[in-house]
Amino acid sequence: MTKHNAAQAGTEHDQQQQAFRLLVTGGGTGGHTYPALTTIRTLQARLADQGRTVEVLWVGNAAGLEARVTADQGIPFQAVATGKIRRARNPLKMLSRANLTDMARVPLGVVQARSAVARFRPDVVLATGGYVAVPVGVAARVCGRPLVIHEQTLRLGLANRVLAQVAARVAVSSESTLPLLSAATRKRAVATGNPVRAEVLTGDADRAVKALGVQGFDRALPTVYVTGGAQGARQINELVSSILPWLLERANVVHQCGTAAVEGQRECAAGLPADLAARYLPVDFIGAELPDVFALADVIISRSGAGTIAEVTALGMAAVFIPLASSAGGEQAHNARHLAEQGAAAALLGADVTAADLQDAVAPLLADPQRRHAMADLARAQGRPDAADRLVDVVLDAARERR
Ligand SMILES: CC(=O)N[C@H]1[C@@H](OP(=O)(O)OP(=O)(O)OC[C@H]2O[C@@H](n3ccc(=O)[nH]c3=O)[C@H](O)[C@@H]2O)O[C@H](CO)[C@@H](O)[C@@H]1O
Repeated sequence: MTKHNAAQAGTEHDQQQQAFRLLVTGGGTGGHTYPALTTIRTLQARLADQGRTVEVLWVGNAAGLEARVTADQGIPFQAVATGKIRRARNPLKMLSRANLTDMARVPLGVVQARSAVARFRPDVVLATGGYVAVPVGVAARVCGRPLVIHEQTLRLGLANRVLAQVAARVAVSSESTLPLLSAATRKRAVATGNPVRAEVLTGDADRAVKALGVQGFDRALPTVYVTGGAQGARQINELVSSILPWLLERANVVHQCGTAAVEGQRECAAGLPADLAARYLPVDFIGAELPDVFALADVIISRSGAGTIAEVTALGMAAVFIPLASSAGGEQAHNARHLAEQGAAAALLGADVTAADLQDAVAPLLADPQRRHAMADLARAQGRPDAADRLVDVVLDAARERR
C-alpha cells in the first residue's frame, strides 16, 4: 500500500469510526414524538452493525411529551421556547392575549435553536412536526445542515408546511400524500410510512395481565382496549361509560382515559356488580406496558391519530375508530374513513356519535372471532412495519449528499 493509499484508508476508517450526529426535533404529542424515537433507535441499530455510534440531541418543548420520553430513554434533551398559534376563523381573534404572548416567545426560540444547531454540528436534522420543529428546522437551514422532515398524517401539518420549503428531504407516511404536494416539494419527497416503535410489535398478553394486575379478567372473553390518545378523549370516555355494563358482560376492558378522567371512571366501576368490575381497568396513561396491552387486546376502540393508525395496521387489529371531530382538516376522520372503506376498521364519524352507534359497531366484533380476524387481516394489509428502516435510508442519504 502506498503512503497516499494508507492515508486515504485511514481517513475512511476515521469516518467510519466517527459518531453520526443526529439532531432531532418535534413533539408535543405522541404522534410526533414516537416516530422520531423509533427512527433514532433504528439508526443506532443500523450503524452499530457498521461499528459506528450515533450521538443524538433532541431539541424540544419542555412541556411536550418529548421531554418525558427523552428523560425515560436517556436521550440528551434541550428545551427551547416555543409559541403555539391558536387558529381562529376571525383574524382578530388570532390576536388573542395567549397568541400574542406565545408569538413573543418565537424569536427567543429561534435564537436558542440556532445556538443548539451551531454547537451540536449535526450530520442531519430530523424534524417530525409540532410547533417546536419550526425554529429548529429554520436554524438547520441557516447553519447549512441538511434537514429531513417527516409527516405522519395525510396532509402536511402547519410546521411541516413551513419547513418543506427548506428541507432537503420530505418523508411522508402515505403515497396518497404525494399528489397533494407542490411540484417543487414533490421532487424532494418520498413515502416511507410512519415508523412504529419496534417493541409495540412484540408484546405479550400474559405479561400484560401480570403487569396491570388484572387477574380478574376472564380470558375466555375477548379484551377491548379503549384509548383516547395520550391525554384521553372525553367523547370516548362518555360513550364507553354509557355502555359499560353491556360491554363488560361480553369483554374485559382496559380503558386508557387520561389523568383528568381516571378517578371518575373508577367511581363508575365501583357501582358495577363485582364480577363485571373485575373485568374493567381504567388507567390514565399506558407507558411501558403498551405493547403487552396491544397483545392482550382483541379489539381497539380509539381516536384515529396517525400514530395509533400506524400501530394498529402494523399489528393487524380489529378496530372501531371515533375520530376527533375538530382535528385540523378532518385528518383523523380521513384516516378512519380510509380504513373503513377497505373493511379494515369500523369508523364512527362526526361529533354526534351515540352510545347505540358504538354498541352496534362493537357487538359483531365481540360476538364473532372470525369477523374480527378478517378485519385484523385487512388492517395488517395496510400496515408499513418497515417505515423506520425506510426513514433511516432517507436520513443517511441526506447526510451523504452533504459531503
Ligand atoms: C389532537 C391532535 O392534534 N391529534 C393529532 C396528534 O395525535 P396524538 O399524538 O394525540 O395521537 P396518535 O394516535 O398520533 O399517537 C398517540 C401515540 O401515543 C401512544 N399512547 C397513547 C395512549 C397511552 O396511554 N399510551 C401511549 O403510548 C399511542 O399508542 C400512539 O403511539 O398527532 C397525530 C400525528 O401527527 C395526528 O394524526 C392527530 O390528529
